[in-house]
Amino acid sequence: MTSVTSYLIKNASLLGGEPTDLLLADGVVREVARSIHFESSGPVETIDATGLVALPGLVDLHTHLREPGREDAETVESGTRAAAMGGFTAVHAMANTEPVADTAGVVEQVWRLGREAGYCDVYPVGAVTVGLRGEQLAELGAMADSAAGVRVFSDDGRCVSDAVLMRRALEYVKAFDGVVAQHAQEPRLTEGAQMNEGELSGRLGLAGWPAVAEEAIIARDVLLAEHVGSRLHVCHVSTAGSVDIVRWAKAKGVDVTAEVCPHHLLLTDELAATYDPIYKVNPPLRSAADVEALRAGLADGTIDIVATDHAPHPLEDKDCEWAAAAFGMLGLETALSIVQETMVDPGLLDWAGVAERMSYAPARIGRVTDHGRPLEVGAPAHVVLYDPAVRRTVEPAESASLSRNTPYAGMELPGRVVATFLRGRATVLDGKLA
Ligand SMILES: NC(=O)N[C@@H](CC(=O)O)C(=O)O
Repeated sequence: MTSVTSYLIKNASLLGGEPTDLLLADGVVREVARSIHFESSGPVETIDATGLVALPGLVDLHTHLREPGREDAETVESGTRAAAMGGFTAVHAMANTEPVADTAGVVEQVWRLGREAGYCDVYPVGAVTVGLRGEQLAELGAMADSAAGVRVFSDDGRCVSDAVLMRRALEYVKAFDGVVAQHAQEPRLTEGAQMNEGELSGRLGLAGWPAVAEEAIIARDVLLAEHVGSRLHVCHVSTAGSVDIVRWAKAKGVDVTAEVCPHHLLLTDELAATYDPIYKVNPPLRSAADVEALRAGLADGTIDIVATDHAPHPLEDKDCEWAAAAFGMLGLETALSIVQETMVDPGLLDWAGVAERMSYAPARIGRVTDHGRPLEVGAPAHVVLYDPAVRRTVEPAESASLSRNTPYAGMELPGRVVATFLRGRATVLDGKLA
């Protein structure tokens, strides 16, 4: 263990505001003031954070860590290293592992691996149905009662398309204040689908994935959630119509929350014209009009959070022809930069808004009480220091992930995570893993 027990952060711009000093000691935020003079008997490291934005540790509600089963793509350790490099202090690990995280045993294994790695707190997501097969409910109660304390349930990668099963899951999770996070994809409408359905998919000869395949499930599910009085979360919203449906449901008082992924805030379906499967993702990249609606929905709070859908894949699953390639792209290490580029720099969101959408709200939805707290005295010392003024070129080889499937390779993006603290311990320092 390192002997440094305390960090004195000088002149950080707290949530983008006035220069502030923060003292992190014994795992908590000990003091927050314009100027802190600290005399310590123990070791203290002073960090000059002039020009850096201080944010609460980011919380991802949607990460694929691939362990157990696909340790060639990612492990809990490598994925949480990537998370720390992206400013995250907590991630929710999706259930589509091998074996599927559909029992107390598997979720406890993932939770324990997260603790052992120590880069980031890992909250396992439990599968809704056994084996993600959509036939029978998994042991939701046993996963909730396990050491992992699961509160988020999802068959992500697959849609819970059976309306009766979805209704039962929504009813069941109420007992422990859980939430069903739906991967909204009508399976029959997307058989063989490869990219956003439109004029371009026709021209490229790639099977189309209509917006209605997402929107029909969201519309059905908000009605089901209202009917049974339960909490619904919608994963990776990608279309303008989905934003409209969530807005309508919220206005009606339905207890629904929604997420958008960084790549859907920046990239469009035009990239499919390259036939490079690096741009193949589920749900697919959509039109520029959809991107605009997603940004507006995130700005006005219709979409509650940004979630990465970090989906690592080994080279052989991506470096092939489009139709044979796996869906998914890396996201943890670039999320904050993409949000700066698409939301903060254009003036759609300030840093307090980023803290809400990437820390407070995801923690609330996942019922995580130890993360997503304002940087006030007594709060757990989960902190990110971010430099919004620099620009960097994304180099896949530099990723902490075991995989390389970033769609931003060679792109210049704003900002850089300089430091991440988990319970007052540096996981990243000077932009490098500590
Ligand atoms: N989002 C993705 O494109 N991929 C996800 C699962 C999924 O298909 O949603 C994955 O696990 O790779």
